Amino acid sequence: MAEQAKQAGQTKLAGQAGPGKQAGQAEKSPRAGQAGESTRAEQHHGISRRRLLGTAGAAGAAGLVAGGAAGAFGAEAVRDAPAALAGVGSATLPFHGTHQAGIAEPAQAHGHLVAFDLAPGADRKAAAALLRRWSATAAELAAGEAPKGDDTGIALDAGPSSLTVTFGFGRSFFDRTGLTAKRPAALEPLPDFTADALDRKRSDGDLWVQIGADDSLVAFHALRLLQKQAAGTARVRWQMNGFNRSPGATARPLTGRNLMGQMDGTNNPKPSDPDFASRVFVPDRDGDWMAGGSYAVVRRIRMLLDSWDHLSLERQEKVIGRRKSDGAPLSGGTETTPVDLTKIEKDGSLAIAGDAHIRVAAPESNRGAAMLRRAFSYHDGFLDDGAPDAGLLFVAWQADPLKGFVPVQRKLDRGDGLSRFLRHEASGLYAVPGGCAPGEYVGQRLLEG
Ligand SMILES: C=CC1=C(C)c2cc3[nH]c(cc4nc(cc5[nH]c(cc1n2)c(C)c5CCC(=O)O)C(CCC(=O)O)=C4C)c(C)c3C=C
Ligand SMILES: [Fe+2]
Repeated sequence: MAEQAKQAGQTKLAGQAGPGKQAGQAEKSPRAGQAGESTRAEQHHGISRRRLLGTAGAAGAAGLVAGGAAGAFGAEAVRDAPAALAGVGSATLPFHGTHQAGIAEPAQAHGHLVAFDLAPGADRKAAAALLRRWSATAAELAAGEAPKGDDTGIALDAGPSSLTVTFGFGRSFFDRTGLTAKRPAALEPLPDFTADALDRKRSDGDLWVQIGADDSLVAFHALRLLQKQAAGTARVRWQMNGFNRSPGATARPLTGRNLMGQMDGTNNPKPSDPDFASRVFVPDRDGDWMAGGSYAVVRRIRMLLDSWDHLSLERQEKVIGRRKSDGAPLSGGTETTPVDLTKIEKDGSLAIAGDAHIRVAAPESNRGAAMLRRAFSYHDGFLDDGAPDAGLLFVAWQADPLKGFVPVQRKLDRGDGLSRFLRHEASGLYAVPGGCAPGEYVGQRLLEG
């Protein structure tokens, strides 16, 4: 009976989306509170988490009733019953706002990073039309609405699943569209680092899109629609696919782990920090078209996992400066205890080694330089020597890369114990404009200003 009720509930969920809508459209994201974006989501939808859970609970109860009804009256009765999605599918992060979505919210379980080059002859007007099409589609998908004319069916039955789509411009975009005079100084090419083994074909690009969702079909659907809409104007230059832990996979919300097994993201700037906005977002100065925007540094960093896995747990923890089990700093306390870089052990050694990753990367070691890291793991199979082609799609967000990624990576390049286990294989730097209001499109101030 329990199994029957579960199946009936699923049928009901599948049948819930009305015409022009995908399932579970209007609920707020359960992720939003984690990243301080709850106000954004709540203002937009005015729906509380309690309501979300209440709806899901009611759906469960309705499923039980419907299960009984299916036995008595057949499948039609089940299909017509009102339905609601479970939390993950129904979670919505609004596309419109001061900042683009996909920066301050926690990274989703599935991610696509994709760069496009403009087609020969595609000018500023064509680029503006593309950004207008893309923004409209991203807004519809993020709200759980099916874009007109989309007959792919890829994400039918699923809710928006915290979908975010974030758009950025590479340095080359400005020359190709006659906008060189508007190119921000912050888009100067990144310096060369000794750990770089960059594949130029998988680096840079005129346009960059980051897609994240907690459902893989929802994420792919967005990717496919944007790629189809680019036809004639822009071609995919490179694409990378990543993942994180699925929401609900752990007994309570925890910091995610990377493929080396470490908790990764603990000491990120938090949206509740007083200096979060000034570190991550470009200030509104003199009508700058980048106001409210951010700069994304994207690095495909392969992990030399075979070498890493040979290290003892103690050595691995020393390389990072934190305990693997719970992310606590080796200077003591729990995961969230502030790191004490000055602590000396009884034997006279530093509790956090001189070349420990968290010492070398810390703002205290880099004149306050900080960035928001929002990464996805990747695994693209195994290389000829049997080693995993796996690592981190590192995405760092900052108001100015010269006060974020660049000084920190310079320092890591010289003295980080972790760098022996990493290869930077691809790189990009993108100007990601602020968000837009309904009826507008991302980048409008640049393209029409
Ligand atoms: C240039 C910036 C950074 C790169 C590149 C980078 C790569 C990288 N990092 C890890 C794993 C961890 N990093 C951690 C902390 C941390 N990393 C950076 C910067 C870069 N990391 C910063 C600024 C910090 C925070 C330092 C601090 O203030 O304490 C941690 C510890 C947990 C955490 O705070 O997130 C881990 C683990 C990998 C595996 C990696 C490349 C693949
Ligand atoms: Fe790091």
